[in-house]
Amino acid sequence: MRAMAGSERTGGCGIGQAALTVEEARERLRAEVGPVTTRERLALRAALDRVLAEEVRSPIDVPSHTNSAVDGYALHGDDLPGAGRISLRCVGSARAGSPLDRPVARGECARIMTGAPLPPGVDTVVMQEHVERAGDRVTIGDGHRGGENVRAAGEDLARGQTVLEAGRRLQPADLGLLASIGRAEVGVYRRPRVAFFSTGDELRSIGEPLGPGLIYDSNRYTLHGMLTRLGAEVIDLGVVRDTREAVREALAEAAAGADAILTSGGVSVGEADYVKEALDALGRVSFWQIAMKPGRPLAFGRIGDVPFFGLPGNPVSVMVTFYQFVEPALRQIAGERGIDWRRAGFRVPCASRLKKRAGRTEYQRGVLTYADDGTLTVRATGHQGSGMLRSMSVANCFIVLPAESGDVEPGTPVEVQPFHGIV
Ligand SMILES: Nc1nc2c(c(=O)[nH]1)N[C@H]1C(S)=C(S)[C@@H](COP(=O)(O)OP(=O)(O)OC[C@H]3O[C@@H](n4cnc5c(N)ncnc54)[C@H](O)[C@@H]3O)O[C@H]1N2
Ligand code: MOO
Repeated sequence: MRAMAGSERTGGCGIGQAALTVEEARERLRAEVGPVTTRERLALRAALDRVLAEEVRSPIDVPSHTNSAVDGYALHGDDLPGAGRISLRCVGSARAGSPLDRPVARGECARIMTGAPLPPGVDTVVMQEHVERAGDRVTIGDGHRGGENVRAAGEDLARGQTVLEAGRRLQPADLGLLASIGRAEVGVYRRPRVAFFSTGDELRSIGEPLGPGLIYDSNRYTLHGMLTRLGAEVIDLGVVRDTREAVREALAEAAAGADAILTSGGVSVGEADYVKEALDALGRVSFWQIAMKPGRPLAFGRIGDVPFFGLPGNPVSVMVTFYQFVEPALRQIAGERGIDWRRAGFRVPCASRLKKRAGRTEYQRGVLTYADDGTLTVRATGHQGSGMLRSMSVANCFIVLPAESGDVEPGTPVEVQPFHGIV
């Protein structure tokens, strides 16, 4: 089940028409794709990387009790000496899981361990490294502050507070957060099913002999990797021969069982292009030119209500168009909200001289490293041809050069989008 956002505005520029800017293409996609609506309930561990389909509120305070942040002595803040020292009588001990069941009066203190509930009356904990103990007497000097080293009940999550919003892709910390409120299961959206195939008579699958002019279908594996990382259920339709029947059959099969369809190749102006013909027959599809490099041609539309993305065949173009457009769109289809369509990056000085013609956004492949002086810099991976898949393998970031930019001189700050985050 899928809800379609926006109207049937798949219109755009065909080949020969003005190119869309990256921002325009992004906006169109954002308006066009809607989320899957089918939900399922999963045990917490199984929900990692899945998209939450419900708002989760906390039924309890976390922590459930005011407790100590350190091992030390719990006391009244008013007993702390402004100057000099004070001696308090230690009247008992509180551990995490076994609270002290008697109040602590002025002039008294209690031994307390990290995580133990604060005994009634006291409001301050002094670290044990800062006291002297002799028998039941504890001596404390000055320099302490009333209320120090105390964690308030509910300071992480208050009862009734929203813990996680619907549309959140669950990260390890989120699983822990849900566990901290005692949630065993959560409602998530079904994983989106994404069908894809490669087109091109020059393509051979691994294991087949390579005749003259033939190449192995590498996009199939790159796409498999990118889709799997994204948590999609991958429907791999392999290499589809460039015949009218084969392409129609593959598209119809894909549309019947998928939430999105991806193809690679056959979106430029070449011959033997049955993809376009089949798409026209089965659905509504626009061929876009985007003012970007690599990845200028991109087809987008729908077959029935299933969004279709026709990626250019060049292996680097597949990856760039996937990460800049398809991945955020698939996140939206998966039910995620608050998607970083723009892919926030940061600016660092570029160590290489970059060739760039003004007029389109370029996504060059870069390597972010620390220079000898400890500053972060980026250099280009070298030859930037869109058939050079190795450039993606060697790189750890995109260098994003805006449409208006010309050549980049060494030392100039450029925007980078790192390939990997920490969490
Ligand atoms: N006259 C023009 N020619 C081209 C233009 C143009 O605007 N005018 N654009 C160029 C750009 S940019 C790109 S990108 C490609 C896109 O063309 P297609 O999407 O039609 O892709 P193909 O021609 O089928 O293939 C391009 C290239 O990639 C190789 N390829 C294709 N599929 C795979 C695969 N699954 N695994 C590995 N390699 C693959 C294919 O052999 C070609 O070398 O068009 C330019 N031309
Ligand atoms: O746009 Mo093509 O994708 O540059 O290689």
